[in-house]
Formats: sequence, C-alpha cells, structure tokens
Amino acid sequence: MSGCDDPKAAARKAALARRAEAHRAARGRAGALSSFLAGHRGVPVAGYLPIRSEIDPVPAMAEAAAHGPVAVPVVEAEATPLRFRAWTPDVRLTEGPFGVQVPVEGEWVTPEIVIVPMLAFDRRGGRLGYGGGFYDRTLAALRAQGPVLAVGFAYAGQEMDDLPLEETDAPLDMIVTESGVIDI
Ligand SMILES: Nc1nc2c(c(=O)[nH]1)N(C=O)[C@@H](CNc1ccc(C(=O)N[C@@H](CCC(=O)O)C(=O)O)cc1)CN2
Ligand SMILES: Nc1ncnc2c1ncn2[C@@H]1O[C@H](COP(=O)(O)OP(=O)(O)OP(=O)(O)O)[C@@H](O)[C@H]1O
Repeated sequence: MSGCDDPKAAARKAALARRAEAHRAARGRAGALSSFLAGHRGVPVAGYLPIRSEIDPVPAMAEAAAHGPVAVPVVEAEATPLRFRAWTPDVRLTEGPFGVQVPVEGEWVTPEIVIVPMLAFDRRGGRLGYGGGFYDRTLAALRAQGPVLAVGFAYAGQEMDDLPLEETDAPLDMIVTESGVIDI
C-alpha cells in the first residue's frame, strides 16, 4: 500500500509534527535557565523541586549537577532560613513540610546562585511567595555571608505591575522566564 493511501501514514505524520512541537516547547521552557546556568558552571546552585504549577527547573538542575553542586531547599522550622541539601537526579526523596520533596540525606550546601520559585514577580525584582518569608530570610542570611545571586524563575505570564513590597522582602537580582532573561 502506498503512503498516500495508508490512513496511518497521515496520522503518524501529524503525530510526529505534534510531538516535535511539544518537545520544542518543553525545551524552550527549561532552555533559558539551562543557558543561564551554562554560564556559571561549577558554582554551587540551589534549585527547587516544583509543586503545583510552578515552572519546572529540574532539567536545568540536572545539567548543572553534571558540572558542580546542586541543592534543594529544606524547611527546618517556621521563621527560620531554608537550608539546602545536595541534589542529583538519582537522590532518594521523601515528602517534607508543605508537600515539598526533599532529599532523605546528603551534604548541606551554601549556594552562590539561588533559583527562586514564586507566585508573581515585577520588573523591579519584587517577588510574591507563599507568605512564609522563607526565601526572604534565606537570601538575607546568605547575602550577609557573601555574594549570592537570586534568580527568580517563573512563567512570563506571572509578571505583575508593582507588587506590594515590605521592608524585609529580599529583591531578586534577575528573573528567568521561558522566553528569556529580565535584568533588574
Ligand atoms: N517548590 C518549592 N519548594 C519550596 C518552596 C516553594 O515555594 N516552592 N518554599 C518557599 O518558601 C519553601 C517551602 N515553603 C512553602 C510554604 C508554604 C507553602 C504553601 O503551600 N502554603 C499554602 C498557604 C499557607 C498559608 O498561607 O496558610 C498555600 O499556598 O496553599 C508551600 C511551600 C521551600 N521549598
Ligand atoms: N529577614 C526577615 N526577618 C524577619 N522577618 C522576616 C524576614 N523576611 C520576611 N520576614 C517576615 O516573614 C513574613 C512573610 O514574608 P512574605 O510575605 O514576604 O513571604 P514570601 O516571600 O511571600 O514567602 P516565601 O519566601 O516563603 O515564598 C512577613 O511577615 C515578613 O515580615
């Protein structure tokens, strides 16, 4: 049977085109963060394991983990800074506070780049989180110790105009979205 007559041939062609498009879209989402981290190989990075509809940094974290330390946040107690525990793609995980996955064991890491999840951001580096103040306390503590780059990671659609900010809100140094980098 010739290709033109085979109903499956047309379906395959359409399915391939659709899968390629999905793959391009998926690569595009992680791509901007991957490119950013590729410029900082070997620097200790804190990523995060996404919950709900947070944009997924894990593909970029996996690439970075091949070149240097990557860690993820662990909540130890309310009103205290987060600590960051070493993460690789095959580390054993368990469910921690707030339904976030955390490594069962591993080294504690002091990151120099912190990939920060959020609900919303504005162009001034303002950020809205879940309201625990965890990243504000963590960035304040890390910045008191040495240089640290706070990189917000979000969908471009999470941008809002002029978020209400408080004195203790730690500003982001830059924001990476699926469509590129926003410098503050
Ligand atoms: N993926 C990921 N990991 C993370 C954070 C995060 O925002 N995302 N965190 C960032 O700090 C820390 C965990 N803190 C969290 C604090 C609150 C909620 C949360 O779901 N809160 C409730 C509202 C609580 C309330 O206001 O009563 C909610 O949004 O429904 C989630 C994570 C560390 N790890
Ligand atoms: N460095 C700090 N020292 C003391 N209190 C702080 C500090 N940072 C934040 N807070 C307090 O924590 C509370 C929650 O802060 P905020 O609403 O900014 O959380 P968030 O950034 O949205 O949450 P998260 O970082 O956990 O995602 C506020 O009452 C804030 O004043």
